[in-house]
Amino acid sequence: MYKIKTFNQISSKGLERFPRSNYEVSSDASSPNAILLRSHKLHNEVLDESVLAIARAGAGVNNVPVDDCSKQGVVVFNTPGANANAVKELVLAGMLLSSRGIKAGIDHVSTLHNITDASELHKTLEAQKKQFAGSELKGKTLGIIGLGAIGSLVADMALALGMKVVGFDPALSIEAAWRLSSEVQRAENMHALLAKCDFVSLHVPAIKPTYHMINAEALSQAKRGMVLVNFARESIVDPEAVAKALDIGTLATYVCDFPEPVFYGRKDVIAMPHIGASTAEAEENCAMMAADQLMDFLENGNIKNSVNFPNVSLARVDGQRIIFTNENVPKVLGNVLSVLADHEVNVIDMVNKSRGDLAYNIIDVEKMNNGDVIDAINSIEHVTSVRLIP
Ligand SMILES: NC(=O)c1ccc[n+]([C@@H]2O[C@H](COP(=O)([O-])OP(=O)(O)OC[C@H]3O[C@@H](n4cnc5c(N)ncnc54)[C@H](O)[C@@H]3O)[C@@H](O)[C@H]2O)c1
Ligand SMILES: O=C(O)CC[C@@H](O)C(=O)O
Repeated sequence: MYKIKTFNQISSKGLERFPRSNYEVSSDASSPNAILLRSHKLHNEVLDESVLAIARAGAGVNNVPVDDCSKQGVVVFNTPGANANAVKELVLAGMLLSSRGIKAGIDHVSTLHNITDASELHKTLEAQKKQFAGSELKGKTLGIIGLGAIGSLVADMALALGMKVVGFDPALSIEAAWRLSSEVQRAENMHALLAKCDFVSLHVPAIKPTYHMINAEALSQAKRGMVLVNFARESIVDPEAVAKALDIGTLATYVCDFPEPVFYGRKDVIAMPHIGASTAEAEENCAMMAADQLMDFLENGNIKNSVNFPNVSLARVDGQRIIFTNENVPKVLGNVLSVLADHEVNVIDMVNKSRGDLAYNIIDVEKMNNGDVIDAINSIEHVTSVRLIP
């Protein structure tokens, strides 16, 4: 029986994927084999030694201590692209909210409830509506920082709306480059992008190099009156610098999914409560993808969409499967194979893959009677985790 500990509200469509004959899934599972979560922050918690994997039903893994997990051989998964469409649609809403008098107009209408005569109400509205006039997105330039799953969808959407699109992504993967429309102009650097865009939308992960990448210095390069849209993470912008840029008119509006106290009471900030991925579809997609990835990992040792270990997959054969993780240094695999030879264990098939400082291995062996093998592998220097799948 595998145990999955959940945090946050995980879509039932995902939880239903785990067959209850093999899985106990609950928010209070003790000694879990895996954790399934959304935004719950794990940094301040001691990770149970039983945990083999953590799946983030979503894109950002800044709530998971990935480096510590890597050291312990814990595989961290996310669900790339599974909520991208939900975010893309809210980016459009954010751009429309910032360019048209939608919110102020609706608020205004709600103040007119004392006017009970319909024709008087219509006359009043027509006389006052000029306050809520806006401008169109068509013909404007949108800068996109980060052209991965969400950024590329935002680019397609903006092009379809008749916007010009400029992109910046120094770490663009080949797969993401293939997805990207050829109509997206490439900015040489972020400053060049900021200087020419009417709207800038951020779609980068919260990692050290992106911390406060939108700061006072970056904003000093921005085209005057720019709208900044942040559905990525709070840490990517320096909120004080954004407030200052709004004060002096460098920014016209800041649209974000991450309210900050410094923005309270500002009409030029449109702040939402981290709802970029809060659609039934995105929550289902993420939960189902995360659950499937966890099951394939726990039952077969296969890895798909990990943020710290390589993708590894090996078809099952009769026999047993040894899984081990190690620091990516010479001789470890050789030492493991020597242990197997010493214990007269016959290898049927195997795969060894590395990613940066880490390596992941699947070795299929004929059924073993010797219970010491796993302990012997565990004691090899640089091996960080080992388990046997029957
Ligand atoms: N508001 C929400 O609810 C919500 C939902 C989903 C994702 N997100 C956030 O959006 C982020 C992006 O999601 P995604 O699915 O598009 O991820 P992704 O991994 O597909 O794309 C991220 C892109 O950012 C690029 N990048 C990394 N560092 C960069 C830098 N310094 N400058 C420019 N580009 C850089 C990468 O090369 C990659 O192409 C997530 O990490 C998450 O924090 C928020
Ligand atoms: O789970 C959520 O609601 C938010 C997810 C989002 O921030 C992500 O990084 O995918």
